[in-house]
Amino acid sequence: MSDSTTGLPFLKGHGTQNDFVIIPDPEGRLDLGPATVAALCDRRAGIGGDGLLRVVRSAADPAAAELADRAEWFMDYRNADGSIAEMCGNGVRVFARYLVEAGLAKPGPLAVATRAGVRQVRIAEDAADGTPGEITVDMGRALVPGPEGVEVAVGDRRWPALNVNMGNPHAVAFVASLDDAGELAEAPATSPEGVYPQGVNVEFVVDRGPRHVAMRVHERGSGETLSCGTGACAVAVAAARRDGADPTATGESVRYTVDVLGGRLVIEVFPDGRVEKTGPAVIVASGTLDPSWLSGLSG
Ligand SMILES: N[C@@H](CCC[C@H](N)C(=O)O)C(=O)O
Repeated sequence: MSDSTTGLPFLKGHGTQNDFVIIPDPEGRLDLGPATVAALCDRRAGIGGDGLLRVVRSAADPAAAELADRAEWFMDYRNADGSIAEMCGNGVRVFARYLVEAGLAKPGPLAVATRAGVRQVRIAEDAADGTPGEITVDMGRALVPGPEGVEVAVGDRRWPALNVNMGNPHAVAFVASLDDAGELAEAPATSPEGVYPQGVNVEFVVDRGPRHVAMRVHERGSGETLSCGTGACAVAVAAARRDGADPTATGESVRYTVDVLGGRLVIEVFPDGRVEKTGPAVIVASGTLDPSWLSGLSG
């Protein structure tokens, strides 16, 4: 990476305990390769995180330059293994929280560029007691591209699943118990072969009550995490279809509470297929990376 002789500032944040290393790079001077990202996200030898958010002006990054007239800031998201993903629903709230705390944005509406396009974010004011306001994100339109007959499997157990795309790919399976998926030490298998050529995030879902579900997730590139924002949206879309409440068919929007292992998200699905997600985002620490450690990293 380019900045190996001076300490590099970083922050740590989470959204429903989906946690991220945040690297401010407003002018786009850093070249974070996969090995460097993986080292930063390593929970023992690095800072630790499910992923990394590089905060860069859209105009300063070729991946987002064409969005610069619609969104000043680009969320350059990477998974813990260093791979690139199109979108991170919890990450975009944490990204917005960072911008506000750094004085780079104000509470209220904010447009954020991502690899899945521009996402409109609303940051609520903090409460009088200082509790940070929740953050709502327009996650764009959910796609349910098929095919029929998708299945996910863990060991010798298999479940039918719905293929939902929230900018990134998901397979949503309803199960009898969240324990059914076992330890989720490895990525669940999916079929038919080739349905997810770029890999997939897999959600296991149980009912908690009317329009209320709970989920576990195995994330592509990060393993099991305590929350996945795009995953919670995919789950709400799948639950609405299963419940005969698909807003694209009924014309009525529907709201689901989705419990994740690290907290709670509220998801609203609209008749045009758009999905909004509301939840918390917290910055927990900031510091400087040791220059000698940084310069020892390759790639
Ligand atoms: N945790 C994220 C999703 C991050 C990307 C995912 N692992 C992928 O590879 O698609 C979220 O909150 O949405």
